[in-house]
Amino acid sequence: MTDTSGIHVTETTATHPRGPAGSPPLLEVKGITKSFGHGRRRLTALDGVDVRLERGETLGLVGESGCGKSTLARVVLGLERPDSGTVRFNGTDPFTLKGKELLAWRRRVQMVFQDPFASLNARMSAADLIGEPWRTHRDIVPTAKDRERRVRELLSLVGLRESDAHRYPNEFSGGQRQRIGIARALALDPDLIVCDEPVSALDLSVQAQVLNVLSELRERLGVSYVFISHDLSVVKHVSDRVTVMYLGKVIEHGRTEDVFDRPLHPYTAALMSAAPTLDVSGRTRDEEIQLRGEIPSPFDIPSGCRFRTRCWKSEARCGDHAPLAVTREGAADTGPEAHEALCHFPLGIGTTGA
Ligand SMILES: Nc1ncnc2c1ncn2[C@@H]1O[C@H](COP(=O)(O)OP(=O)(O)OP(=O)(O)O)[C@@H](O)[C@H]1O
Repeated sequence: MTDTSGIHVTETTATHPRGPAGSPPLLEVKGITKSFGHGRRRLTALDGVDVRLERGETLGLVGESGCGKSTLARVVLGLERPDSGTVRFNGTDPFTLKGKELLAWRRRVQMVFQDPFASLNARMSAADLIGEPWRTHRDIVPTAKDRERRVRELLSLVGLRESDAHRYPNEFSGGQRQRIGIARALALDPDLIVCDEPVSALDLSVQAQVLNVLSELRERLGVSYVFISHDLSVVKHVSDRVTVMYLGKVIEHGRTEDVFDRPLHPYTAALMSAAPTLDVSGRTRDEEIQLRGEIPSPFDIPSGCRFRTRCWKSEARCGDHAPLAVTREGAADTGPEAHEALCHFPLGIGTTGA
């Protein structure tokens, strides 16, 4: 598939290995709130965030800088404890785990970082970098022979050669380094990989190769992704579902085609119209929606609908109270197929009457 950005991404046809009927989603985040102190002031980075990810699927997470994407990722990875709300991974709350159970859970969730240069130690060979997580999780590959074999397998999985095992990061291109980052994330055989801007530091053609590696791994291994990116064309290609965040809140979520083809929230429509390579709902670039003003300070979140200060549809009621969730007509309002937005005046449907 090639889109107007020139990114060519291989389409795969395999079905995603959902769990048995009735089994819990791989990841279910409910009502997560997280605030941080800044001197005497506090800001709410996440405000009642719900996210759900089925096994073998990719969830795209989008929103402008500071909306809380990385904080949410850190909560999902167990690196940041939420103030309230629940995280369930395979039905279990990881924040209740201790000792061996906690260690076993940590294996299941891994991370691919934005900048492969920054996250790889330049003095370690590719084999050492890929195998580093085994120092903590020794039982996975107990012998040196197992480790060598597994490194070879992982290099092959990400499209590198066996001989690359003994090379150092400065001997690889940016795309190859990101492949090493992915192999390292795979070393513990995770169920979920959180990818935070994994291709934004790479050239366009290399981006496509790395995205193809991620997509092939999903089909071959059944791994799921939370995929954070500012680049909506990339998110559109890789995601089954999209969650749009604004100032710490999820303001729209749904299946990728629903959110991209028929955005409900004016903010989503504006984000998409500003993406240089996307043609959203027949709009051309000349019709780009210009958002008013800057994102408000997270210390001073507008009353009512937090997007109202920048929204061209806003009316008095938007400041009076927070909008309720609205569902596009004909779309499910619960479960994995739901398409919902938080808006008093959603696009394409009547007002909420709220
Ligand atoms: N450890 C921290 N201490 C204090 N404030 C924090 C901390 N981590 C995040 N924040 C604040 O929380 C808000 C959300 O930040 P976060 O990094 O999650 O946003 P983001 O959407 O990932 O942004 P970006 O796209 O720039 O990475 C921001 O206002 C940020 O300054």
